[in-house]
Amino acid sequence: MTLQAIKYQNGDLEILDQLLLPHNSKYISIKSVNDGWNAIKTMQVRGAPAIAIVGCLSLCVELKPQSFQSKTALREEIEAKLNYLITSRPTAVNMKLAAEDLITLAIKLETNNSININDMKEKFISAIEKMLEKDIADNQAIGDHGAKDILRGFPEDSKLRMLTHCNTGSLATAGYGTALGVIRSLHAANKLENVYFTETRPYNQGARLTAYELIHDKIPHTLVGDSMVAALMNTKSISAVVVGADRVAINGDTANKIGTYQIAVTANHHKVPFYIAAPFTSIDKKIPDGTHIVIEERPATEMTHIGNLQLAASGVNCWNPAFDVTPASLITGIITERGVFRPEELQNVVDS
Ligand SMILES: CSC[C@H]1O[C@H](OP(=O)(O)O)[C@H](O)[C@@H]1O
Repeated sequence: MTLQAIKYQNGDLEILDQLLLPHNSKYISIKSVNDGWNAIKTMQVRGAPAIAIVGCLSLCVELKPQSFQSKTALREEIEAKLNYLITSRPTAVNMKLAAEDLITLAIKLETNNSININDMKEKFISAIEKMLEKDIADNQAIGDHGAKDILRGFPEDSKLRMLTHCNTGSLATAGYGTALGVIRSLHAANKLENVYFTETRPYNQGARLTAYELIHDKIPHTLVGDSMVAALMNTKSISAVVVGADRVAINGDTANKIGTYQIAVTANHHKVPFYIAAPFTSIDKKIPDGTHIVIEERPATEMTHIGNLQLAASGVNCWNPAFDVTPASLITGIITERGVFRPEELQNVVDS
């Protein structure tokens, strides 16, 4: 049984509280859009695809028992709630793109005179519920495309030593994962010697979440400190790096967890292929390059403390950007559910 960050059944939504992992595995109920917004803001649920799915499903939970005076009233409520959910975290684009698509759908249903208000609500909720299965299918395609493309650079009988950063697995998506999906596909094909993964300070997505997933799936692994990446590449002959994405600009510049950029620079220095793994729901075709991506800054307490344990001296000044931008020039390939593309190919692929 694979790990499930999100449990949804006919209007009931629960999420695994990722702030408590790996020591406690506790599901919490999401009963409203406010609950969804708070769970995303506090990072009880995180990961670009999972943020969009939980945000949208929290709207399903809220809409299901409600009745509305008119289709216009229903569309207005949908629009207001989705625009509120977008404000929970600014860097990942998935929630924004899902909101745009769903508002377009709501307007289409509102103006379709052949369907009544109950049909409109049912069709709208069903469209959101389909996001779960689609994300899992996309991730399995990403995993297989990525494994195949990375292996092309190695002899037939190779087993790879991979490096990844942060958490991009079943705890960041509806299941299987993006970059960790590529690792899972390599492992399933018996082509993975080992995956090295970083702690990913300060939220420790690697040490807490990726470790939890790799141990659960019995995938060969080694945890390393964020500051060890250059020494690792210099001594362990890393085959390739694969990481996730929160927002990919149309030129291929990519925002991902803080620390990704310096891994890309180090990989470039050591001539290690560097891949981004992300579904098309993470590609923002409206922004030309990475300079337009808003980088979320998180509270200093997330650096100075681990849970309730204070690490840093009281009164210390902090800078805590949650993401950085890796320029397309450092990216070998962008692994998507439709295939693997060089950054410069993205514009044509997105438009096709
Ligand atoms: C497939 S998850 C993508 C992305 O989201 C994570 O950020 P966070 O844990 O702050 O939500 C990380 O950047 C992953 O690479």
